[in-house]
Amino acid sequence: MADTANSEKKKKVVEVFEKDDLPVSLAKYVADLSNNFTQQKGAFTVVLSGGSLIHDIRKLVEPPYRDTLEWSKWHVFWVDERVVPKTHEDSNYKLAYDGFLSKVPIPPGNIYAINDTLPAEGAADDYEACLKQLVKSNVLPLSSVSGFPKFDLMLLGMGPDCHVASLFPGHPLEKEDKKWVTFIKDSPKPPPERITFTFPVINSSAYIAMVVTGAALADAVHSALRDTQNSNKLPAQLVSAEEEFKWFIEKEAASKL
Ligand SMILES: O=C1O[C@H](COP(=O)(O)O)[C@@H](O)[C@H](O)[C@H]1O
Repeated sequence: MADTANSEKKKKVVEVFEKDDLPVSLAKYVADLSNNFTQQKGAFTVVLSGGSLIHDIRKLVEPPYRDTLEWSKWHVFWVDERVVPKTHEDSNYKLAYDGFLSKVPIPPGNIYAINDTLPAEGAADDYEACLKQLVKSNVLPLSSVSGFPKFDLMLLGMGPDCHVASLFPGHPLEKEDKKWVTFIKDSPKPPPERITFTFPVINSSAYIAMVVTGAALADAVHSALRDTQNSNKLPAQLVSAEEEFKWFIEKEAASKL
């Protein structure tokens, strides 16, 4: 079921998939963008989330994509990270490395993990400085619309409270509009200390895939997509993209739409 949203929000697409079809379609979506961007500009900047997302992109490490994508042109970032060592079970880097990055030939120098020797504030500043350096070296353009860095693709997940990245409902970080990367020390979901991209950076992406699986997220999907009149927007409702914002929703998670 594809529901290309109407005039005002042309760039938002909601699609519901059978359980086994979602990872197949998601891998094709990522692969097509990878091919387009690497042909156009010789690079593909991709931002990963933690959580269930890494399992959802599992088809990318299988044939045909494993052997055909231009992995050497990929540059990989994290939309958020927990302030723990990279070897820790809570690390989004570890999750991505074990399930994805260790299985495809992306040059290690193109994988931008957070500095796990720094406390939260320092790690956020350090990651922002890393992005600024990549802007200077022309790996990362700035959006002509917002002036914030413009990634080619962000792969996002959503929590049961509709949080995205480490931007939680009602938390003041939702309103951060100057920093590129910020930190939280009181995350309602453990672990409490994290760094996260801010909404202006997320919303400057060319493409965003929001991937939601599992019956446990049915209420959250309903809130994010149907409770739209409330003036206090939920984090997932604050997401937009410059080219296309596409929801990949598993049928079970879409049961209350
Ligand atoms: O804590 C986090 O949660 C969100 C959502 O995770 P999910 O398991 O419900 O998909 C995730 O996108 C984020 O990167 C992570 O740090």
